[in-house]
Amino acid sequence: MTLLDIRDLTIRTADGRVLVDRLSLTVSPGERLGLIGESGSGKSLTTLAVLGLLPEGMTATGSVELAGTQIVEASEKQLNGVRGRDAAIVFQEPLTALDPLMRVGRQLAEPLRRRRGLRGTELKRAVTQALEQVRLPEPGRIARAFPHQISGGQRQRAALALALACEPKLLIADEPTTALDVSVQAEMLDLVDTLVREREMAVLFVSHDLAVVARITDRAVVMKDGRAVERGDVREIVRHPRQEYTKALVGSARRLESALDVRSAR
Ligand SMILES: Nc1ncnc2c1ncn2[C@@H]1O[C@H](COP(=O)(O)OP(=O)(O)OP(=O)(O)O)[C@@H](O)[C@H]1O
Repeated sequence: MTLLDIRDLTIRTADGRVLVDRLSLTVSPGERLGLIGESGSGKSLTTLAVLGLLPEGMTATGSVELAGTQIVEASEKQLNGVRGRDAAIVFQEPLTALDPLMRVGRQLAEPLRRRRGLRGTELKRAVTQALEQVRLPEPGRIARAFPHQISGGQRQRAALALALACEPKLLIADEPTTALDVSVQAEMLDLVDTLVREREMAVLFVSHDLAVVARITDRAVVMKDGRAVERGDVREIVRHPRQEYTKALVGSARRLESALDVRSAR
């Protein structure tokens, strides 16, 4: 069974410009797929289309089937049922998902209450656990804090906790480490890796950085100008890139060797 089945997805602006061009890809339950490409290649729009979150005025055609629901042309009601439960997204900038005016604990409580029906002390305990599972120290303090009162790395962990709160079948991570300091990036990647492994969750991991994708995923699709130009086993792509474009991505990949070392040591 396929969890995410994208077929011939085309995304256009209101004036008809094609930004994603007949893209097809699949993700099976528990599988990890990387989406690689330089800035502007259409990666983010593809992930937004999976949750029916395309910017106003843009249209998607083709088919995006997520856990049996057709997302293209789905109603807001259908989309609300899917978001969080079938797939959840972590963005590059955690404040895209976190409300800056609401305490972190309250934000986490909302999906736990709505989806898991938790109340009172049970709900409080679940919020603490959600913060602990993303290895946040002092979960009590973080729960009471507003997003601006914690560090960038802690905010991204809180956003990850929020995405995981409803135990989605698919975690979409769109450059989740790009905005973080290099030292914090590695910790964040390890955390995503561990958490999705423990939960046997599928991952669609988006990055312009092949080294990062190689560390997290098994298979990858390379995007250029809205199209898939290469795909396959991520290590094979790294070792034997076929297209000039992919060769350039491999050439610019940071920490490539160490990323592969980490994988082969597993
Ligand atoms: N709201 C929008 N209106 C018009 N064009 C847009 C909009 N959002 C994105 N685009 C254009 O769509 C194309 C694909 O953008 P997208 O954000 O998907 O790329 P990306 O590969 O994720 O790059 P990045 O890593 O920089 O986000 C780009 O040419 C971008 O300029």
